[in-house]
Amino acid sequence: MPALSSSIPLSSSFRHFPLPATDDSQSLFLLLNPNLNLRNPRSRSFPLRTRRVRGLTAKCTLRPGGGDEEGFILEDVPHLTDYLPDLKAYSSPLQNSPAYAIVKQSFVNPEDVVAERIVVQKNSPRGVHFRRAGPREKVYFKSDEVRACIVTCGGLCPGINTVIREIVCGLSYMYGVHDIIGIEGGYRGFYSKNTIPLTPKVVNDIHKRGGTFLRTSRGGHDTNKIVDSIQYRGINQVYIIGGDGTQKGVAAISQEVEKRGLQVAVAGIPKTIDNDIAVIDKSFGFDTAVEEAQRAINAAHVEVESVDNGVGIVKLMGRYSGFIAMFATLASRDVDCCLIPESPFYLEGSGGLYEFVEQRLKENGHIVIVLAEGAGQEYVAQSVGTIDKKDESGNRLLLDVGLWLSQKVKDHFTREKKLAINIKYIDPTYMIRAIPSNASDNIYCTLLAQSAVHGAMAGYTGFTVGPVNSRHAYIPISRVTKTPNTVKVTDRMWARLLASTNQPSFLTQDIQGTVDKETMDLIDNMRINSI
Ligand SMILES: Nc1ncnc2c1ncn2[C@@H]1O[C@H](COP(=O)(O)OP(=O)(O)O)[C@@H](O)[C@H]1O
Ligand SMILES: O=P(O)(O)OC[C@H]1O[C@](O)(COP(=O)(O)O)[C@@H](O)[C@@H]1O
Ligand SMILES: [Mg+2]
Repeated sequence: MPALSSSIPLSSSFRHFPLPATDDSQSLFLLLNPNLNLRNPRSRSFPLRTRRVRGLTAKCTLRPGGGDEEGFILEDVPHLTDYLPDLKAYSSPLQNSPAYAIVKQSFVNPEDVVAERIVVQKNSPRGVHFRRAGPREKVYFKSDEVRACIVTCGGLCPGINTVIREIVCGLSYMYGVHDIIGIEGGYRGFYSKNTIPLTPKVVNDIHKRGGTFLRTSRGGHDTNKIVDSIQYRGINQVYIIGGDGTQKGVAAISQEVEKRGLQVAVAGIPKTIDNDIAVIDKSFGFDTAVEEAQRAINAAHVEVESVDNGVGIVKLMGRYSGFIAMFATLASRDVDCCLIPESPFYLEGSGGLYEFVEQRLKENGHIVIVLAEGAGQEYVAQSVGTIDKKDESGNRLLLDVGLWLSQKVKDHFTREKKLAINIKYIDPTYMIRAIPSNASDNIYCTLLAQSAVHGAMAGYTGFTVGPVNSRHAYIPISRVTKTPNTVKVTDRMWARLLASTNQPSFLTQDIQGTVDKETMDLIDNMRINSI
């Protein structure tokens, strides 16, 4: 490990350096000091440069050489040596692992990075990259000195048990780590519950079950108490499986760990049924949930096509992001209309939902509507009174838009149109997440778990692991928690859905104020172009 040759203190919390403002509007990058020769302890070849990212300063590295390498940014994750510079490195036990015996290149080249954007143009700057996940030649823990713990937080998702299983098996079989404990019941389990010893034998079958073997909870994140417990129990690797809220907790824990100068690697594994975590390609369990949603959609379709004027309404999960509804619709072909939080809809008048339902009933005798639970919340609040209730984690509790819509459609057609309709409302919300993961999610979970283990053993900390353009990477937590991933109604995927269902786009009524300005401008443009 080369000594850091800078007098600038390295903060591991994404190593944000306060920078003077630059007046070089051509360049995003600020060179701290060209002669500084401040070297990254892991890459050993990237001189550090920084750039401003939307008002924040993020530590990035810019490759030397200029020319066609100009514009290369590495958004790096913290490492234990950032605040424990004398930490000893060891040869990775993977060197002797039978599993890796015939692999051509067992270890990830320390200079390997993963590009955030792969669709570029000839003159685009090379852009943002993340450190590629995988085994490193040097590790910063002796196997017999590791005491790892695993905790699961937030809502359920298919595949959590597979991730738990593979962290245990990965630590054990790849690195010879045998002291692994489970923290029960989410973050609060750190300070309120006993731990569970985890061995490959204990977790052997758990991937076949839904839910989480370790149980979960919302709320209860008390950073100091959690880190006290980590210290008290002698834990030095922490694997935390959870969504956006959980990942914010990962950042808080790793910052406190650093403050206390502890040699504890803290790894986040992103979990969300809603697929609302930014940067990563897709969250695990999402495919399984979309597949399971097909069963509810099929049921709705079978029901409504067997009766006169059948209206099937299926409510799927998706608090702020309509990915499950969108993908379930695209997969099904039985869905006539998909409603998501990101695309405001309206009921009455030309281009509205009632008109569309009437038209499909006339054409086909039935209609299937899929809606995400977070869609149309403002309407439900208007009719049943605004609620501002939150769960223990601070997430807004939703009103039942499915029941509300069923009632509205029924009232409209029976009272106003004098048309007897047959509503079948199906609410499979928990059914799509309380199941074991399918084969492809199982594979994905295995990769996530093993990448997290390699990262922690290699001394990285305060990171989230996940696929970026199909390659697993170590991603700074702030990047995945800053803005949730939502369906962009201005992207082509939503257009593909509209083209597939031929449903109204609901762009004809004034929806100003309900979508962000950038989207509004695009919608205005579309309106102008379509006149
Ligand atoms: N900003 C935050 N800082 C620290 N912990 C948080 C934060 N937001 C949520 N948490 C904790 O993360 C855990 C899970 O959060 P939650 O929002 O319920 O689920 P998810 O992580 O799946 O989004 C809870 O224990 C909660 O207290
Ligand atoms: O009833 P619970 O457990 O709070 O879960 C309901 C919510 O959890 C979600 O599945 C998302 O949970 P996470 O944020 O934990 O991934 C939402 O779709 C849903 O609104
Ligand atoms: Mg969440």
